[in-house]
Amino acid sequence: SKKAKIWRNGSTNELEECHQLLGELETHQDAWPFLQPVNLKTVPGYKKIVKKPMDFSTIREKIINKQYSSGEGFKDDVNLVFDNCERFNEDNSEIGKAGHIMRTFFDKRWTELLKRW
Ligand SMILES: CO[C@H](O)CCc1ccc(O)cc1
Repeated sequence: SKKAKIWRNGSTNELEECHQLLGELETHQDAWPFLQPVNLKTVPGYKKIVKKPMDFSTIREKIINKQYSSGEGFKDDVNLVFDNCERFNEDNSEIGKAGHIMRTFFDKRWTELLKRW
């Protein structure tokens, strides 16, 4: 995988490391509910219930289009994916369980990154 760039002042390139972490989220076996936007035309109630839809492909576009000024904005969108999931799905449903597993995975990796910045 791509090594994070280390800038002259020793700091890592936060957004480069977010891009790497996004790759880990996308390839996780339980990522399948979160890879693409929820279809607002075919999932009853979703458009009304979930005010700010978010998914991993949209986060990838935002990184590529430089719409995050720091890791904070990236972290907030990843958490939005999991918060939306909890709002719409029962905890013990297949998708609800996937959301909890993915959030635990992300929280651990995010904590590890924060220790290095
Ligand atoms: C991240 O997935 C969304 O929470 C939608 C979940 C969902 C979609 C279709 C269904 O029939 C039920 C749940």
